[in-house]
Amino acid sequence: MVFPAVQSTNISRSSQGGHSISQLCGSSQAKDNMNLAKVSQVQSASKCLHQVLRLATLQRANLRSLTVRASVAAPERRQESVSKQSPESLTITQPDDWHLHLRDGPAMQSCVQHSAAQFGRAIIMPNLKPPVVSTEDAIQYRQRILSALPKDTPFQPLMTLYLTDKTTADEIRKAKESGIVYAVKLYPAGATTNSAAGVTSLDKCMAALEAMVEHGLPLLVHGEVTDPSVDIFDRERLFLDRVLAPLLARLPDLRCVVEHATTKEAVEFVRSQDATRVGATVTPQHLLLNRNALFQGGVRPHHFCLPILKREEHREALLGAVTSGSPQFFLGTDSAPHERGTKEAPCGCAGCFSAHAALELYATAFEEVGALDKLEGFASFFGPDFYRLPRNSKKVTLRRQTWTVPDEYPFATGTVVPLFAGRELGWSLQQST
Ligand SMILES: NC(=O)N[C@@H](CC(=O)O)C(=O)O
Repeated sequence: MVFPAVQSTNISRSSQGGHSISQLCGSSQAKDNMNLAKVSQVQSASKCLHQVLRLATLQRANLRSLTVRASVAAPERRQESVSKQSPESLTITQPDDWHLHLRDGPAMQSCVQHSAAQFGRAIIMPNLKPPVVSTEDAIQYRQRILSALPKDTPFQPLMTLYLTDKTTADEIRKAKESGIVYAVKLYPAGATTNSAAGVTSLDKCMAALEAMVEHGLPLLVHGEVTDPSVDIFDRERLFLDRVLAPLLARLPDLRCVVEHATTKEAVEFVRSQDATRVGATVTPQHLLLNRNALFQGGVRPHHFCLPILKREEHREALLGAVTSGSPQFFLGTDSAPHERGTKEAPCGCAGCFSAHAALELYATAFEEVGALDKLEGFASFFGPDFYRLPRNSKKVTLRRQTWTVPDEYPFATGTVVPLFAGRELGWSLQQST
């Protein structure tokens, strides 16, 4: 299996503006009408959404997708029903972030505290320049992360190795024995930010992959083909068929995470696999935004990430998956900060920074479909269960409190523009004292 390089994407300067989620996710009139018809059928049958939700507990599988569609098609009604049934605060077991880019040096020093304030642990992505290819690199990087935090901060970085054509079985053994490396990341060469040193052919990695099976280290997959002739919106779907399915068939005991799943095909693919073997992380941006958000009134470079935002039907499938209670879907922000000027540029970098408000953003998405009760499993239980680690014991509380996301945060010698910059969020994470 070979991964040819992807062409670069041009991104122009644009300003951030305030738009509601429903504006950014607008669906077609025909679809709205169809969905409104469904809503009215539901309402006449059960009189109010409260009754629908009670019914949904009995017939959850069938009614879940209907509830999601209703919420997208009728935002006003959604607001009304959500506020009736939503709590003022939500206390859950402390979550972890199973997909995080922390960068290095001054950039890392300016962003790591955002994640440490939200999460107990995080899987740290290895796509530095140069990448984290050896156990020794991972040990040193982990030390730099811990040194950037105030002493006794309980945040635990869980390190990963960057798979290359040259990764040896012996390096995998060392990684496992180190006790600080929890997974190995596959970047097809050229697929995304700092992936130039990634894998050009899985055939070259078989010894390392077999060693991962032997030592029980999962493979974390950036699942996009890199063939520049493939439409950017199809790259994840084709990767699953052409690369991941054959790999899983070739190595039946390899465990793997489809990172930042973005499509209904990815949801179906993950669901079709053994739940203890294949999981998926889902980002806040893919739950809250569809591809219209890339072009809302002009090009929006701060909504550009890879895999790219998809159509509304895919966002709905992701919302359905994360609120289904399935242990295969767990929290991974893919928070990927880039200095403002490198995104607002003729060829802007891919990556959304979400660590500043990760839980608040996820709570917003779950509340949109009346599924706040499903947040704790997704955010705090299913990730550690998949990685066979203990769940956290500490609790955190989200309060219903409106705040405005700052336009930017300090980042290295410049600034980073956070997801939802300048917009209001209705939930606020209480800092523990
Ligand atoms: N998600 C992104 O768009 N960018 C990530 C890399 C990645 O995970 O693809 C980054 O490191 O900037």
